[in-house]
Amino acid sequence: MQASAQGYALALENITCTFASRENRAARYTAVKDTTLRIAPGEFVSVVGPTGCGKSTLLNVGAGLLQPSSGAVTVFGEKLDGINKRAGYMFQAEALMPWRSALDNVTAGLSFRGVPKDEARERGEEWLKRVGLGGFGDRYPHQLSGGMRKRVGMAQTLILDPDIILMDEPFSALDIQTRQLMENELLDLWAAKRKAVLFITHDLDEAISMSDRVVVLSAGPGTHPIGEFAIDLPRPRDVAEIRSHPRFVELHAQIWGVLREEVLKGYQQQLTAV
Ligand SMILES: Nc1ncnc2c1ncn2[C@@H]1O[C@H](COP(=O)(O)OP(=O)(O)OP(=O)(O)O)[C@@H](O)[C@H]1O
Repeated sequence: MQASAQGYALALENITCTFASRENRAARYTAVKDTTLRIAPGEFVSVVGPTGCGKSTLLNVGAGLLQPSSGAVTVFGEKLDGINKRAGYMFQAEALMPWRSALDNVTAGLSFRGVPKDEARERGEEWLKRVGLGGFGDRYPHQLSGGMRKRVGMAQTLILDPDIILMDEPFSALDIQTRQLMENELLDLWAAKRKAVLFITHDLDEAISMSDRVVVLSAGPGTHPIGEFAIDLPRPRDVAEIRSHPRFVELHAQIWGVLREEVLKGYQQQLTAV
């Protein structure tokens, strides 16, 4: 392991991911190339980049769900081998089990870990309250709104108290108001526990308003970081209000200056791939 990876909650070191090309199975496609991404304990880092550039690929590598073609992953200084057990995930698609009530969804991970039923129930109810769903524990996912289901998903992830939280566009399916409420809730929960967060998003406003640091990825193939920005905005933040802060506007212009061309490249690639 590289000494430089020490002291980080999650360190992706010189990661390259090559896949069999979807168009021509004999050809190879290098989605991510020589990418290093490190997240300190308690740090909130967002990764932005054009569509299809390799954001989810990197997150999957950090989760231990995808083995990189080369490079190494360390978790609190230890080489990751298999699934990242110190991480909790929240993906764009919902991971709720439709046949389980909200409470049973929230406590699923605890039950899986052998936590006694009564204790799991008590902790589950506490978490439902924390995400504003006290009293909704017996509802099934189809009886909840999209925003409520996301809250259940967030409680389901956070109840396990992971040291690292990996989020892949968790709120992108929500309307803007619900989305901002959820972003603020996530920030409150994060501020209380200060876990390391790797947050993947398309949305630069979302990235800036929530993060300590924003990493910009290039368009593929061979995606790699092309810019990194410390977000020196005051906390606590309200994600809607912070957008009118002069420093937010400044940071947005700076980052967009780097991201814009890559987004155009990514868009062109999508058009030619159709
Ligand atoms: N298992 C796989 N096999 C072949 N190609 C893959 C595989 N997984 C990802 N890719 C390709 O790697 C590239 C990066 O994909 P990835 O899903 O990581 O991008 P992304 O930035 O998360 O995309 P989006 O912004 O659309 O969510 C894409 O071109 C994708 O088609």
